[in-house]
Amino acid sequence: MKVHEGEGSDSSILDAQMEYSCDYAKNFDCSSSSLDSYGGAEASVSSFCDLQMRLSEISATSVGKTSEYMLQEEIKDAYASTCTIISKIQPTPPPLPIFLPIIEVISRFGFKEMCMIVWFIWKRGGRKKLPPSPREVPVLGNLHQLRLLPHRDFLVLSKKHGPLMLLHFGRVPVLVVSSEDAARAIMKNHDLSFADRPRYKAHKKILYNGKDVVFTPYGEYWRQAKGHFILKLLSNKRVQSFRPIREEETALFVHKIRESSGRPSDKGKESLVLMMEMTEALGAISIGEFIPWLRWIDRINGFDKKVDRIAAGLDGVLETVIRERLGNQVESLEDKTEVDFVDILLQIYTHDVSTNRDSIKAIILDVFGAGTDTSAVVLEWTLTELLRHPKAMRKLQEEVRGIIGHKKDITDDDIDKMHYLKAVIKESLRLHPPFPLLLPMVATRDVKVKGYGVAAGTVVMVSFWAIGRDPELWDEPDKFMPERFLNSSIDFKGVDFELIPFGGGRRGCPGIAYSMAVIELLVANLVAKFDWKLADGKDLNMNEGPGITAHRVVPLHAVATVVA
Ligand code: HEM
Repeated sequence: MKVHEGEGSDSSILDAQMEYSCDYAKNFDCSSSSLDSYGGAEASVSSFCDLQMRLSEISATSVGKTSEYMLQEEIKDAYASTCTIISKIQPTPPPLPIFLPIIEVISRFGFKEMCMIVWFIWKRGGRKKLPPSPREVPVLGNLHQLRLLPHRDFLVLSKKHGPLMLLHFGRVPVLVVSSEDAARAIMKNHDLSFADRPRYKAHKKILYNGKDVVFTPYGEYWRQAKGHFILKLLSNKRVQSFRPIREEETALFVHKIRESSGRPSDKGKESLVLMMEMTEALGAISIGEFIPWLRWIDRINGFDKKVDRIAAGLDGVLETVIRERLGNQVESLEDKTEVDFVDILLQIYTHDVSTNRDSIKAIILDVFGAGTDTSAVVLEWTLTELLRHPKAMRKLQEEVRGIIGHKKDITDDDIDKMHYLKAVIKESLRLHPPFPLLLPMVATRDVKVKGYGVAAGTVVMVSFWAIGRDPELWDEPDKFMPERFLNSSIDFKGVDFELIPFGGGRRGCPGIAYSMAVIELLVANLVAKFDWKLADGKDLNMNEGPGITAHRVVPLHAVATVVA
C-alpha cells in the first residue's frame, strides 16, 4: 500500500480505523457479543484494511492512467464490498447516490479525504439512527395504543420495543424512557438538552400562560421563579420553620380522624374538587394538541370548555385568598408568628417589582398541585400497602410506638430514628410514584442518546413506573417489601436513577425535604395513634385513576380505631 508522505503511516491509519470502528460500535451500543454476531470485531477491521488497500491502490495508481469512467467503475466495486462490510455493522448502508460525491473526491484528492467523508457520513448515520418504534397508523401515530393510563401502556410496549422507544402522538415525536441507565443519560448526561417542557393548551390556560415553575419553558423566567422555590419557600431553614404548622395540621388531621367528623366546608370542598380537576386536565392527552387540524374535537368533546371553567374557578379562589391576605399583610415576615407559603409569596409580590400577580397565583397552584396533591397520593398508597401487608404494618407500629413511648407528640428527632418508616415510604414511592411518568421534557436540540438520534422538539417521558418495577433492578419488583431499603444506600434525591420519584437534573423537584417532613410525620402519627382495617374487608382495587398524579381509582376506605 502506498502512503503519501505526511498522510500518516499504515499503522496510524489502521489505528484510526480501529478507533473509528470501536467508536462506531460504541455509538450503536454494540457490545462485543453483538459485534461477534456480525462476524467479530477483528474480521471487520481486517476487511476494512483490505478495503483501504484496494481503495488507496486505486487512488494512487489510477489517477491520470485510467479513464475517469473506469476509475468510477472500480470504486463502485469497492463501494459494493464496503457496503457488505458496513451492513454487518450498520443495518442500512448509505445509498449509492450519497457515495457518488465521495468517488468524485477520491478521484480528485485521494484516500485521506475519502476517509474523512466516510467518517462524516457514518457519524451522521449514527445520529439519525432512531430508537425502535411500535407500528404507527396514519394521522394518529401511536395514539390508538394508549388508553386512560399511559404509564401502564408504555410498560407493555417497552417490554417489546426496548427502554428507549420512539412513539408518535399525531405528528409529535415522543421518546419513552424505561430504564435506569437511559434515564441517567437523559436527566444527568444531557440534562441541559432536555430542560424544556412542552407547552400544552391546558397548562397555558390554567397556569397563567406558563407563569408557574413546573411547566414553564426553560429560560430566565424559570431560573428566577425556581430560585424563589429553592431559596425562599423550600430552603432547609424554611422547612424547619414550617414545623409548628406541620405539627398543628397533623394534630388537626389526627383529631378529625378521632372524631370521625372530618368533613371539609363547602368552600374547601369546592377548591378541592377544582384541584382534582386541575391535575386531571393537566395530565390529559388532548387530541388537538398533537393533531392540530383535529383541534375542533377538543371543542366538541367539551375539553376546552372544561379547561376554561377550571382556570376561571381556580382564579376566583386565588383572588379571594390574595385579597384577604393582602388586607392583613404585615410589613415584614419577622412580625408574624406563623408564616406559610402564601405569606412568603405575597412578600415577594409586594417587594419584587419583576413579579406580577399572575406569577404569584401560578406559583401558588404549583405549591398546591405539585406539593399538596402529591403528598396526599403518597399517604393514600402507603396506607393501602400497609393494610394489604399486616406484617409490615405491625413492624412499623412497633417501631414508631417503641420510639415515642408515652409521649403525645412525635418530634423530628424521633422521626430520624424511624428507619423502617423511611423504608416503608421509599417502597411506597417505588411502587406508586405520584408522577408515574415524572413530568414531560422536551429536547431543545438534536441529541444522541445511547446511540440513538433524538431530534429537537421530541417530547421525553421518563417512566419511573417502569424503572421502579424493573426486574433487572429489583428482586420481586411487584412485591411490597420495605426491607429491601433497610440496608441500602439507595435514596430518592436524584442521584440513584433506580429511584427517581422526584425526578432529577436541573428540572428535578425542589420539594423533597418539605414533602418528606410532612409525609413522615403524618404516617408516623397515623400508625402510632390508630389501628387500621379495611372498611369492607375486601381485597383492594389497586388501579390508579387518570390524571397527571396517580391517585387510587377507588378512594381508600379504611376504619381507624383509637389506640388506648
Ligand atoms: C411526594 C411529593 C412530591 C413528589 C413525588 C414530587 C415529584 C416531582 C417530580 C417527579 C417533578 C418533575 C421532576 C423532573 O422533571 O425531573 C417535580 C417537579 C417539581 N416539584 Fe415536586 N414533588 C413532590 C412534592 C413537591 C412539593 C412539596 C413542592 C413544593 C411545595 C414541589 C414543587 C415542585 C416544583 C416547583 C417542580 C418543578 C421543578 C422544575 O420544573 O424545575 N414538589 N416534582
